[in-house]
Amino acid sequence: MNKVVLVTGANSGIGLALCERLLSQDSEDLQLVLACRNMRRAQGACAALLTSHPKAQVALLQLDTSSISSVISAAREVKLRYNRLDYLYLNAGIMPNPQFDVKAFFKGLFSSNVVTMLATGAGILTQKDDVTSDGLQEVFATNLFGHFLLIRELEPVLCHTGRTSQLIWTSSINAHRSAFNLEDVQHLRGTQPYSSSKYASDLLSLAINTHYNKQGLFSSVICPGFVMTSLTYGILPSFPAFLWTLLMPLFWLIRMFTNNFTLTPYNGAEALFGLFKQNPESLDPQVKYHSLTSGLGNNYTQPRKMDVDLETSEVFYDKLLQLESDVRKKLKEKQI
Ligand SMILES: NC(=O)C1=CN([C@@H]2O[C@H](COP(=O)(O)OP(=O)(O)OC[C@H]3O[C@@H](n4cnc5c(N)ncnc54)[C@H](OP(=O)(O)O)[C@@H]3O)[C@@H](O)[C@H]2O)C=CC1
Ligand SMILES: CC(C)CCC[C@@H](C)[C@H]1CC[C@H]2C3=C(CC[C@]12C)[C@@]1(C)CCC(=O)[C@@H](C)[C@@H]1CC3
Repeated sequence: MNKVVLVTGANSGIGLALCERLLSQDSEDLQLVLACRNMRRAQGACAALLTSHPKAQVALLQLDTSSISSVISAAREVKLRYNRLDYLYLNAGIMPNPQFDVKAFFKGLFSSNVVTMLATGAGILTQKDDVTSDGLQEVFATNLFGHFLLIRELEPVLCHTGRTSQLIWTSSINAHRSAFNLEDVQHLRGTQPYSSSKYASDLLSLAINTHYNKQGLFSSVICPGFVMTSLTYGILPSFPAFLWTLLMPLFWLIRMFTNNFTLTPYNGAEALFGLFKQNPESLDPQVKYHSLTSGLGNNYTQPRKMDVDLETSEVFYDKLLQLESDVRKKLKEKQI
């Protein structure tokens, strides 16, 4: 049986680079599913992958992780098409309306925190969130809750006795405990919904391991490092793409001090690709796997302990289950 691998947000950036790397390693024994919200972009990505790997089995799946109904119909489609799902990459993500604090950035450049600031983006970025048509905060819904619901819906194909399946979250080094509040898990009140959603994925991954390992389902989180993609270009919208390219020599220089500057989607996908080859039972649930690139341009993956604890992850998990039951109830009422 061919292994089935589903990647959310697979039409660009790190998700697409991961697909390319997976097919380069093994283009014939995999069934790759590109789960994307925009079918035109998904078809473009699929065509590009098939050009370099003509024998590959690549399928498309319409999925908008910010929409409850889209997640439910996408999961239904997966269960109809496949009787197993070996790898689920939870990669789709947004950082909408970013506000870059230029003053804090230049202040930080001349402080002892400069390396941390450049590696994590801490203290220089905030975002303005929106509300989805389901009434959820958009960043929370897209980056976290839609993925949570997808996992719950896909339980029948993810959980099997005698076989393991892996969930791999694209989290971030920008995930900070200080941005997350158990009393406000959707981050209605703060200005760092992105950081909060990524911290939430770290907590959720831990809780999933607690609840699902016995059923053969394992979860891990990775950080791709700082990668030049449409997400990062969006941080300085008035800064044309070619100026980012002109900054590359500066970024290569910074890489000498912080290996988090992976910069290309290929490098950023290192940890995602590395986990594909690992036995999930050997992975530490409290660790984040970081894609790193050395000053000489060599890629490697480094495990680093996360700032998470079991108690908080359990409380958060219960809150997600409650929210899941609320949204399902609302959906039923809408359908009647
Ligand atoms: N770039 C970086 O430096 C870092 C990125 N990350 C994370 O990596 C992941 C990939 O981002 P990256 O490759 O950089 O950025 P891209 O913008 O290139 O990729 C994001 C992908 O997510 C998709 N997506 C966004 N919203 C939704 C949605 N509602 N439903 C389905 N798909 C959606 C996008 O689709 P579409 O084309 O339709 O917009 C796109 O395919 C994200 O989770 C991001 O947070 C983490 C740390 C650093
Ligand atoms: C124009 C200036 C000369 C250079 C500006 C650089 C900043 C825009 C970047 C420096 C560190 C970057 C960074 C991120 C975004 C862009 C920077 C702030 C992230 C926050 C992107 C998303 C993530 O998840 C983090 C891991 C990134 C950390 C570094």
